[in-house]
Amino acid sequence: MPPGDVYRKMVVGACAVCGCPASQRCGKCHLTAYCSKDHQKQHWKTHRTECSPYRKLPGKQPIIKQTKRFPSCSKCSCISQSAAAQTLLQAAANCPVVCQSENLGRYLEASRDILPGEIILKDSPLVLGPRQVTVPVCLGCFTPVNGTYSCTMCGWPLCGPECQENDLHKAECQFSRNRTSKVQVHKFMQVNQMYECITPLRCLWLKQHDPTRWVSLTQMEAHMEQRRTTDVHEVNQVNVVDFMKQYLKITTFEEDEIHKICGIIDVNGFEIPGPNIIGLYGKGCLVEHNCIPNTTRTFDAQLNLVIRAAVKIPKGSHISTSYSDPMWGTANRQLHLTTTKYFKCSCDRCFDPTEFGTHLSSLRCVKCTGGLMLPSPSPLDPDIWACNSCPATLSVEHVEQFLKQMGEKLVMLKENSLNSSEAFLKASSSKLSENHYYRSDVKLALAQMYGRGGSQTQQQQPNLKDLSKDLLERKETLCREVLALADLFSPGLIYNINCTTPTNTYY
Ligand SMILES: C[S@@+](CC[C@H](N)C(=O)[O-])C[C@H]1O[C@@H](n2cnc3c(N)ncnc32)[C@H](O)[C@@H]1O
Repeated sequence: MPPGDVYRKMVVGACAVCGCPASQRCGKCHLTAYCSKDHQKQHWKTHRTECSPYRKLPGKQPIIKQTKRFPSCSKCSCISQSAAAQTLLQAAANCPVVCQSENLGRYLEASRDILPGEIILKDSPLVLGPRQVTVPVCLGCFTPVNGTYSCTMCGWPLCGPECQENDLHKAECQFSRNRTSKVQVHKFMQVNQMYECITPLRCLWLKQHDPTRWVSLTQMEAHMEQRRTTDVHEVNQVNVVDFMKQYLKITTFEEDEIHKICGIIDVNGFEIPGPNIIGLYGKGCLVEHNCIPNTTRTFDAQLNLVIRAAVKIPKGSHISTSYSDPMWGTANRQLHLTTTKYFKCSCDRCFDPTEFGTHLSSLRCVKCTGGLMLPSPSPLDPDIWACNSCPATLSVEHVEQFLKQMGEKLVMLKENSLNSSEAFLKASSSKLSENHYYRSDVKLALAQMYGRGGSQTQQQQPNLKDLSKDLLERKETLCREVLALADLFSPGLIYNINCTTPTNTYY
């Protein structure tokens, strides 16, 4: 939780009757919101059925028949259809409270103690679209395409007639019909800038066709002012705004409106691993960032976002996820957050030069044995790097240059090369701390390579069952070292929920 933050709690929610901003809650469940007493009275007939389970919490749990159908939680719809009734009750009772502060904007707070593994929210996507930077993909199912089939209505490549009928493709299909000729895509199997307009178009589509979702979307943070002077704004101007106007002949939207949508996508979009999709989630977007998150997120087969408690979350704590890679060092995480999400993280980890004693970013001292060089006075704005056991110092520029060179060496490592990866670890051991993020990256790669089989530099590598005792022990050591860091920085388990096989879940 960021220090010095002044919590200005307010009820942020829509009235369950009219959808207007609500400032009162049901006195029994404290979850359903209302704009007035009249609307609360009016809603009681419906609400009494869903209110009673909460009323009995946290005291004795009501006995729930498995066959009873529970309405979904009116606050976050966090009910899993396949879970048993008891789980439904728990999920509904986990509803986080939406709060607001000057520093964080809107964020979620635990309304009661939440146990590891409990569902905090399950959210269906407002918009799904391809990532901004992508090779041409089917606009129905997101698999890469090669141009053998194009939509008969608009010309965008698809994988076949079935995907042409997919509702996901409707937005760009209709918007592209302003052209006198069909869209023509020529560049396949490489990044194609034409696709940068697709997800923004799918968002803008809601303005004309789904006002409720549009309101939800436009309430999201876009950081318009900070973006205005950035390179990304210039790129969006050319590849999205001008492309829509000049190529697709769309003149319905103001330039600023399109830029705002681009900002909303960048700041709030969840990258769904696997099919390379960006998803926007009305409730999921409210989860704030922390470099040691207390939740895990998964996407089910329908690409609903599922946020679960990774650790015990005490009542009143902020609910957090990581917008960055928790295995990166502080400087890299900060750079990523300031340039893509437009805020400086001030979590406990970011303030600690040792990153909780792991020394994930520390360098070996250039003067003494055993000393480690750390950013000083603070990792958030260092003036210098100083040794923790002798007076040696290094300038910030020197450290940046050195890390750049080490990063270049890392990139040059031959893919799948056990020998060159081990050689990097050996050579860097006198320069980087044992757990340095560069070394941890290589250790993770090595842990995966040992026992994977296949050929490397024309030599067949053993499978796990054929690994020698020495190499098996090496693999175990590497795994343990990486897992110790992962346990600290990305705690908890990844849950595979509501899915029969791991293959239909995207992490
Ligand atoms: C995905 S949005 C989260 C919801 C947003 N607070 C809102 O009101 O819509 C991400 C934005 O929230 C704010 N934010 C999230 N986590 C933060 C943190 N740890 N410190 C400061 N700001 C944060 C930043 O403005 C960030 O760009």
